[in-house]
Amino acid sequence: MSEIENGHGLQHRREAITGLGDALRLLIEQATATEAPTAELLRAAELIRQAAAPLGERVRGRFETAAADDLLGGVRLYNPVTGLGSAFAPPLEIHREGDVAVGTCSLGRAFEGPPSFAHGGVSAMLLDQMLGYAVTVSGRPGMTVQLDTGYRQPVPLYTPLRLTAQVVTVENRVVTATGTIATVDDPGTILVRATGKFVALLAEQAQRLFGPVTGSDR
Ligand SMILES: CCCCCCCCCCCCCCCC(=O)SCCNC(=O)CCNC(=O)[C@H](O)C(C)(C)COP(=O)(O)OP(=O)(O)OC[C@H]1O[C@@H](n2cnc3c(N)ncnc32)[C@H](O)[C@@H]1OP(=O)(O)O
Repeated sequence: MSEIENGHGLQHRREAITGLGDALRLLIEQATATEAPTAELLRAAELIRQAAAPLGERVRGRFETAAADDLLGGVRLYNPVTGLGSAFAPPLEIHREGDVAVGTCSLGRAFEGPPSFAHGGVSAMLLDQMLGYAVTVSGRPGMTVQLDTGYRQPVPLYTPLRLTAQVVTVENRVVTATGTIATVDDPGTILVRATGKFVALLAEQAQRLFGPVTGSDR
């Protein structure tokens, strides 16, 4: 019987995963921004290795989903963009405002490309997630087959950002969505725009790609 089934509770585990994610994000931010003495860096590396060791004693395999996740319910705690348990995620928070998906986040040092601005690949990653969310909640989930990004102005670090996405066309299995990144303070000035195409999987494609994860290949 798993720990969750044992009564420790799914909610409690999700809160613990979020707490660990918060701590890891703080660690990454401090470790990226630090100018502490070299001896302090060496000491921190040792402490972090010690903290990581017990986490590695029980891990899931490549095709196993996390016990605290709910794939069909859209709960992915380690998603690298939105996952509250992910050390890497900003994390981006997304909600719906009518037909438009609206996201908010702020990017720290770890996402830096040009000095003091976000890496272009990070903007593309955020927009892929935004468009994928809009496509999913429109009722036609699919995988990204194309993502075009236009960078108009650099995206500032340490600044609350406002992202949007919406579905624009549906042609057979191909859904096209567009999205933007702006700052919360100046939502009318678009810094980055993206257009993405998403393809709904055929049953055979879903089975081939995700059978080992869903267990439908057993
Ligand atoms: C319930 C609560 C929910 C809560 C809320 C949850 C939110 C949850 C958000 C998740 C958000 C995730 C956002 C990240 C999403 C990724 O990042 S997905 C990962 C990146 N993408 C991939 O790895 C996909 C790789 N590609 C593939 O595996 C294959 O291309 C696919 C997708 C299986 C499709 O197979 P295919 O043989 O290429 O395509 P095929 O089936 O022959 O063609 C289908 C159609 O697509 C078209 N097409 C294919 N490729 C292209 C292309 N590059 N350009 C244009 N058209 C194309 C074909 O022309 C064809 O069109 P029609 O003839 O039907 O009009």
